[in-house]
Amino acid sequence: MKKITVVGSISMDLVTSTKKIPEAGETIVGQSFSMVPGGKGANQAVAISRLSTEKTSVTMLGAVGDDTFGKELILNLKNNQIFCDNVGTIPQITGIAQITIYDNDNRIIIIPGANSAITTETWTQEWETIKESELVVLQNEIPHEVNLQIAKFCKANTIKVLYNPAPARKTDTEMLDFVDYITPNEHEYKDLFPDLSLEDGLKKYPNKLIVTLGIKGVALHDGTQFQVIPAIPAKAIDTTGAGDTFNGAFAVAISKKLEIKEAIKFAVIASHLSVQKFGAQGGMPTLKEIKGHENYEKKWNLE
Ligand SMILES: Nc1ncnc2c1ncn2[C@@H]1O[C@H](COP(=O)(O)OP(=O)(O)OP(=O)(O)O)[C@@H](O)[C@H]1O
Ligand SMILES: [K+]
Repeated sequence: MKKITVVGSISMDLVTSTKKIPEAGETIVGQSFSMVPGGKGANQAVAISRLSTEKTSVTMLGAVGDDTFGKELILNLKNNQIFCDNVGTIPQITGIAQITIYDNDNRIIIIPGANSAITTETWTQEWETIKESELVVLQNEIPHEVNLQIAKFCKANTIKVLYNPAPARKTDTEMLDFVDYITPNEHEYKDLFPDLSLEDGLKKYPNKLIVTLGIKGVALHDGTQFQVIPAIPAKAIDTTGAGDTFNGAFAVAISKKLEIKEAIKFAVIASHLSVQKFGAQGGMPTLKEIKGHENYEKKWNLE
């Protein structure tokens, strides 16, 4: 069976909320603390799995550290029906994101740990997995060299690549020739193409560059014209994971052979549903939930 493979980060989000930010040398008592599985790679794999009809049709490649977070995160992937036998455990710490919620805003410190130690040097089965994939999904929380190698391999083997250049890196443009879809948000777009207006950049990469604009929707050039596919307004509770949900849903729709604009519309419904629930993975909808939405189109036939 053809599958989607996600190669990317697997991290634990350590979320603290506080009414005060301590000064240097000060200790304060905060409001609450929780640990939630995260990492853009793992998040997108979960988004894909929730929308898949077959079990373990998504494979995760990446690495965790030899610690308790690593074990928990692998368990979380398995609980989400993600095939993760080839996720490596390496003598490192597992990646973490320390998130402080203060005054309705996030302050985030990321320690990439094992995510930044991923190397393809030891890969054998991993290349086979990629070779058997229909679509490979990449983000920017693992080393650029790894992404580039994978993208080149996929190009040589005519495997489609969806590349979500988040967070932005200076080297991102090196990926452009080797990927089929690239999905920056507005800010990442500006980092990618500082000298090009949105319309000009999209025109240069028709049906390939897809820019998510938050509540304003999603922009692309379809070869004929510039278009914005509107977002669906929602009573947003927590927009964390909107982008990951968008990418995961888009990947599923593309792998089911939906035309690009239809795939975007499907992903817009998914991300609209995701912002109405807490957490990145916590808010990711199932296929059933999307099918229950009034904007779902029967012709999509995503079974
Ligand atoms: N408040 C919202 N209401 C409805 N839909 C939203 C909202 N925010 C985001 N979306 C949907 O999610 C898509 C992706 O959002 P956005 O462009 O903010 O990505 P992002 O910056 O990668 O997200 P994040 O980093 O928060 O996960 C948007 O194109 C839109 O369709
Ligand atoms: K959410």
